[in-house]
Amino acid sequence: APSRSARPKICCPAITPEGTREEPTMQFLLEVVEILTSYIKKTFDKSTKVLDFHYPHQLLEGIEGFSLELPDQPESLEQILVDCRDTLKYGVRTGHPRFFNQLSTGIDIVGLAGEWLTSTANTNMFTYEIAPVFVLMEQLTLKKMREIVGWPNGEGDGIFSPGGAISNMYSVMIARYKYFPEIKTKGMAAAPRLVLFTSELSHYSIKKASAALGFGTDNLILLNTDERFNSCFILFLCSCLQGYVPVYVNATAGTTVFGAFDPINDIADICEKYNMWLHVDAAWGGGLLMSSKHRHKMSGIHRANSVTWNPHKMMGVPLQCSAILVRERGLLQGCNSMCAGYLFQPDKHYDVTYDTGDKAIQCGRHVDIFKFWLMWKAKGTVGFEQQIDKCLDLSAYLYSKIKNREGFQMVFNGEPQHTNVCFWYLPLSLRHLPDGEEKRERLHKVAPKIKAMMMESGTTMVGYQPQGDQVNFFRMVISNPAATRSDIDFLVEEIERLGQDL
Ligand SMILES: Cc1ncc(COP(=O)(O)O)c(C=O)c1O
Ligand SMILES: NCCCC(=O)O
Repeated sequence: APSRSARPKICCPAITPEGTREEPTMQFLLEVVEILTSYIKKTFDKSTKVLDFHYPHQLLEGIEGFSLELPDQPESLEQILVDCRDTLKYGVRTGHPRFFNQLSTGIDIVGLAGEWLTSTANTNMFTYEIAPVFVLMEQLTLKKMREIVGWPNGEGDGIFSPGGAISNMYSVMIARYKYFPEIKTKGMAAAPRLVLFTSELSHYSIKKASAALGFGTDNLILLNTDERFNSCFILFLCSCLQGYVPVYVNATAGTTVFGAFDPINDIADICEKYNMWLHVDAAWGGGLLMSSKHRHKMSGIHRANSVTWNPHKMMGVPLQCSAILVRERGLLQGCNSMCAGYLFQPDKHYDVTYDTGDKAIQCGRHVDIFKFWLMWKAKGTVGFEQQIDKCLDLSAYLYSKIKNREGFQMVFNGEPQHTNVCFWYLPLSLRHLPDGEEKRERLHKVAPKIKAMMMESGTTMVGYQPQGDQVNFFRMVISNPAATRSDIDFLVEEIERLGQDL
């Protein structure tokens, strides 16, 4: 028998059909659960850092033996457990109450359990026959979401997609199919020059869709926004676009940077008058539909032909979870169906309309519904409302705290429409400079420097960006129900601490 050292290390023993062949398998899983539960506890412990930042070359070289290289021989279970610990150690705690860097933050424990179960079930959404429960959960949840949008009895269609960008792309695809179905078989040459509209501050995925779907970004008209960054259709551009055919308008409900809401009713009036498809990108704002206090910001959304809504943002569902809701049934299927015989046999023994795969642009489709459905069961509709109202209250607290604070300057005036609070921080050295190019250039460098120090210290994280002619400013967004006023206070004081000597 080969010497012990020559024998391949026992990697994770497979689970055999008759059950667990090796006790170590279950012990291994229990140890992984211990690693994950320990991580969760630390994430909610504010004395824990948000991140332990290292540069790419450091991680690639391997830190304290943590190698990212792929071995030819199997590693031991013990090493696999070490790799699990290190992977979390050198990552970013996006569930930390002081992680404000993205729109998706937090760890919802029930949602997490739902994701664990989803991976354990490891099935596919394309047919009812291998995902009967999940397919029905998706159908009922989409109907509930359509009811909340305001479509009578939740009528319509929809699907969960791999993110808001894909949900937005779906909207452009089905709008095109609605008006020019022959494009599916004959291509864009079968249609006149089609024109799309969106606001200059809408998410870049609308532009991406116009490129990917063959419209060309030149045929996506970016509309100006008013002082509150709401896109307003001052003059209806279509009448002056000779020879073009306007087919689609995107209205954004909660823009990514400013959290602004477009005037949906005004836009719907124009779409109805000129027979154009109205899509509402509520990827970020959709969660506010759950709130009786805030849903008015999307007044008119029921007039949309399609809506993107990302539960993985304001509702705190683990990534990914995005829905495209469509008012007219049949368009998704008509636009995407290819009737693949090995999946969508018409002679199955059950109602094949429960097979969702052929209306998707995907084939294999991850089960994104269960974690959301489970969270809804755990919270109730009222629980989501309370969670979202709490985040909006926190952003109002932040706005009131800094709007007149020495060294802070708001990017736009007035209460934030969403949880986005955008501001500049001016170190002492800049506060008395006259407005002009020098001040702009120096201010533009402040946020990146503070952010870098934040990441080096690991104490908190918040995003920054320029926008139009506005130099780099911080964008604070709140979507983590674990965040509190003390975390908001910490962030403000940390920015002052790190930036005071710049
Ligand atoms: C308004 C808006 N639409 C679409 C998206 C894209 O969503 P996802 O990241 O899920 O693709 C975002 C992401 O921030 C967004 O803010
Ligand atoms: N659409 C990706 C998420 C953007 C953000 O978190 O800022």
